[in-house]
Amino acid sequence: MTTSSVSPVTTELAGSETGITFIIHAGAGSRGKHSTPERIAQVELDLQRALDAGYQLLESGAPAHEAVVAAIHVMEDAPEFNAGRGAALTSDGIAQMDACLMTGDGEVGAVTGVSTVKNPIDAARAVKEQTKHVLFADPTDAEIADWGVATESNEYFITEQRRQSLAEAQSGGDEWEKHGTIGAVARDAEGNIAAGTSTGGITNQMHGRVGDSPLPGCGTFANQSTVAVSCTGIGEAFIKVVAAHQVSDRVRFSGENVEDAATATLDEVAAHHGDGGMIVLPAVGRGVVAYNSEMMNFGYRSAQGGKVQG
Ligand SMILES: NC(=O)C[C@H](N)C(=O)O
Repeated sequence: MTTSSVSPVTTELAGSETGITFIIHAGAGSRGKHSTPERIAQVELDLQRALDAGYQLLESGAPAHEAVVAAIHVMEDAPEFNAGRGAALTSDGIAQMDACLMTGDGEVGAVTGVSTVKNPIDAARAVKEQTKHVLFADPTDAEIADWGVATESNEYFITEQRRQSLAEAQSGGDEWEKHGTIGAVARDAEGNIAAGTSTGGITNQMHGRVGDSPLPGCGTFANQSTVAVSCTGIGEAFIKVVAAHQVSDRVRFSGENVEDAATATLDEVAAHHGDGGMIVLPAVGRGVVAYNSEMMNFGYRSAQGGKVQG
């Protein structure tokens, strides 16, 4: 697996330390030969739609996790991103998707290896809210029906672009779309925080491989006394350093500010040959976007304004 990790770029986002704040990402990686101005413009449009969907909910007083779910929905439905429709394909050519939703009170739900749930974040939410469990691997049709989430055939998720990406990866080319995972972190009017992540994993991953995204503490984490985090990148490295939880622990026990905590954690990810990025939002304080890859797709908004970057 090739990586192009560079020194982390860590940016504290404009905004105030309290009040509603919303940050989303749609993956980090390298632009690669398939990146065109049209595709970048489409990514920015989709990011803006997702940002608006979540932020409007926060403005109307909705809890943080609802904004997270709403934005992830928009991005799962957008074929440009590696989640829901447009998910990266496994080595046997199917979409096997993961998602996780966690609130600052420690409640969390996740799914891995789902292949028919239209919006995997809905299944993660159902696990969190409707079961006494945390993580389901490849849930049965009956379980999915019970959760009341919409389904599609696996064909629905597979786009021509991802087929081409898989073919290129299998013929020894660069795994050019290994990234593109999506996620969101939110702080609502009550000051509660939440995080969510959804992904198709990595192009050409082995059947059954699980990345960091659905694992609480690895790709997704929220703790009301510290931060909400959603990661993207080479999942194996993020799992090895328990990346999202590590950011939380650094803030909590090492007294590091959020920027330093994110940077130091990405340095550890790089030491395990991983690249990628993360969005981090503290319960009190400004949000941060950090990545050690060439670029990262993200957007943020607070009462002070915001922006998207594709
Ligand atoms: N695209 C990604 O960010 C991949 C995800 N982190 C995984 O390893 O499954």
